[in-house]
Amino acid sequence: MPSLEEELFPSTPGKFKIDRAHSMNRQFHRCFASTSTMFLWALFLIALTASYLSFQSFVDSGSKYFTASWGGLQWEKQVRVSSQIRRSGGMSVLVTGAAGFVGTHVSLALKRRGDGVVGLDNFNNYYDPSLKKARRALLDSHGIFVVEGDINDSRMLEKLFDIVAFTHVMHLAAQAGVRYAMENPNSYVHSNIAGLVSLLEACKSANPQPSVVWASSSSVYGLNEKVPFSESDRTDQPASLYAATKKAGEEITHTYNHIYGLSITGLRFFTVYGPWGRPDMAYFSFTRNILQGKPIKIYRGKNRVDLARDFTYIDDIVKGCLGSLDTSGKSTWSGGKKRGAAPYRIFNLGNTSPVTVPTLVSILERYLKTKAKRNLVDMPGNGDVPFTHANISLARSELGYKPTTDLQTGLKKFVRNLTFSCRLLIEMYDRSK
Ligand SMILES: O=C(O)[C@H]1O[C@H](OP(=O)(O)OP(=O)(O)OC[C@H]2O[C@@H](n3ccc(=O)[nH]c3=O)[C@H](O)[C@@H]2O)[C@H](O)[C@@H](O)[C@H]1O
Repeated sequence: MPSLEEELFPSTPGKFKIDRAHSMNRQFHRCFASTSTMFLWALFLIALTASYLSFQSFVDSGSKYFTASWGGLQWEKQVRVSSQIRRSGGMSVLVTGAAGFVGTHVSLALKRRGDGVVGLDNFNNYYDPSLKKARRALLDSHGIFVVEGDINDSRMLEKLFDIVAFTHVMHLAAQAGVRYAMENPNSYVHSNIAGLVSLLEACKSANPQPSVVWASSSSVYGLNEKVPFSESDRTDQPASLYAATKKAGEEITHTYNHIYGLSITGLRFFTVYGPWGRPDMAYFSFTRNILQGKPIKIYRGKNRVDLARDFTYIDDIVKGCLGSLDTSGKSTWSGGKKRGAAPYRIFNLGNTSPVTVPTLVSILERYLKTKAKRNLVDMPGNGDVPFTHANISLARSELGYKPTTDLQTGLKKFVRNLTFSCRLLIEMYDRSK
């Protein structure tokens, strides 16, 4: 007798015999088979419905997934207090990525001049979260509350906008790093695309709508050879997924500006460095290795040409960010309608004087009083570009942006700061590895 499985799924049509003796049997089997089939289908449908319902409830409770560390009266009070404006004509700013390198500096600068600041950060582990927690402690000591949450958590964002009528959003939360995109591409889509859309949705629905200033990147110039890079240059040849997500961000923000009248300013940062910086960046990881007597890899371009970057000091970037917030203009949506065009701007924030990577290493050697163990290797095909160089005339005329710190001075400040806080942070970073 064929098994039920064989009856239901005969391997060949020839397996069915047409003799009468088996015909009743077969009818029974058919009937049983069809009942079984129905039963199996019913089971399948029940399972499908159950999975759909549980998926729906997962989606609905999407924010519950993130809720562990937000909500409650005490939390709301901290948000309110932190957002209070203490100067006339001041602004109330939601800073995403506040425990990040640029986010920390911008938050401090805003608070210092009397603006209200609420930070938001998901404290992910792209690099040692203890560095982010140390930055949060610094912000906390200046009266800045940092909400622990993800920009993809739309309920949390909605709640924040319910509590505070933010005038501005400084959006710095992102998955940074050019080369890491080959290791973890989805993290770029999660933060730089999905997270950006989630944030813009919250901004567009907020009443009043805030003005948005956000971090794009010099990497959008990709493989361009014309220097210096100007905002009007083509940006359709990204060399990394990181760059592609930042470029996508520029297009996405444009649609929110066009449809909903959100005031948008995108800032193309050029290799920002300085105290409290990111340990994954070359100047920081080189410093760590030099101090530990470990070799450093210095990438070289085609024909052994040195790579060069328009390294930009953090204090200059902060001035550019504040200048952008101050000049951002208003969003125009009210009463369910866009009331006229809102500003849509893009600026380069660079230093206008590229320096080669070997020169960066020489400067570090001088300040660290230690020779680096240089290991020159060909640039791996991992998304890097050979050089960057910003034309900043637009930012100069529109924002009053005028970088004043050259790489020598900036690295001196970075190294000096090491003796205070970063040495400790480097140790923490090493311990976590
Ligand atoms: O402007 C940006 O939009 C980006 O700036 C930054 O990217 P990059 O300019 O690539 O900075 P960074 O990693 O410090 O490498 C500097 C140089 O050292 C070379 N480099 C790097 C590592 C190494 O081991 N060896 C080496 O030679 C390397 O080839 C490069 O030539 C931000 O990280 C990024 O998030 C984004 O904001």
